Amino acid sequence: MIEVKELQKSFGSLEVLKKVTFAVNPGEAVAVIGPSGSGKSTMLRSLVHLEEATGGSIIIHGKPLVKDGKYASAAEIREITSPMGMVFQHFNLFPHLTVRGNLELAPRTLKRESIKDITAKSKDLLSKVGLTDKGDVYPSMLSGGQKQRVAIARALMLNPDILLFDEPTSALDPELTGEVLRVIRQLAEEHMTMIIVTHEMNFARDVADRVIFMDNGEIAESGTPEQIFGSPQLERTRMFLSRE
Ligand SMILES: Nc1ncnc2c1ncn2[C@@H]1O[C@H](COP(=O)(O)OP(=O)(O)OP(=O)(O)O)[C@@H](O)[C@H]1O
Repeated sequence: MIEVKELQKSFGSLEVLKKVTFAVNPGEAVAVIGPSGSGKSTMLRSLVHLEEATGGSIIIHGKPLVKDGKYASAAEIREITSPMGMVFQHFNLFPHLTVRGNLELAPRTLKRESIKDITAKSKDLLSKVGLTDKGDVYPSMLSGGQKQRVAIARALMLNPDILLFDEPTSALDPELTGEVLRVIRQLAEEHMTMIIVTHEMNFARDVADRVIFMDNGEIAESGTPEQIFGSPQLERTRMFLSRE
């Protein structure tokens, strides 16, 4: 479903991704962990073309977004990235729109569904993330945890079959992370395909089918949570975890 081959990214002389290769299968929840600056966000952002790779390939549902460093056309990029939804650390909600307005903006603009269906779906998704009564309020009236749940509902409005999370709880006070992680856990139970960049080690251990440990622009280790968190052989991961 997602194949990343020898992905490279440099910012000037800084090599941030050094031939990163991995694949994500349908229904898998993959947690990406690793030290600050190891390239996790850059890798994730490359998948939806928020960063442009300097080499390698990204294939989504069999279609190359970039192949051996050569990008598809702008129209193809839009189509290839369209099955993916992204949730950001800082929510990125539109402050001038109500919660419902945030959810409905993209589907109303795309006009793929009727207004009636869009309205019904935003209601359903607000209920799914436990915010039934917040449709008419503005983001500034919400807590960080509520904002992030709105952001998740918004990402789901376009029926993505892959969800990407870039440190979804890093901007939250510790007491608000649980409500967001619960929603992501539920999506994992529903077998949504997800890549979750996170510093929440317990969450990665409990929810992910597979854990990728990035270090210094490379995939240093990758395996089941048991292998990554329980194996004494994985020296680099163990050193990282002991510092966390
Ligand atoms: N737009 C940019 N221009 C220059 N350097 C950048 C840019 N974006 C990221 N970097 C650098 O690339 C490296 C990897 O950053 P990235 O955000 O991918 O790491 P990360 O593993 O997600 O870190 P964190 O856990 O702190 O978010 C860092 O050294 C960062 O400073």
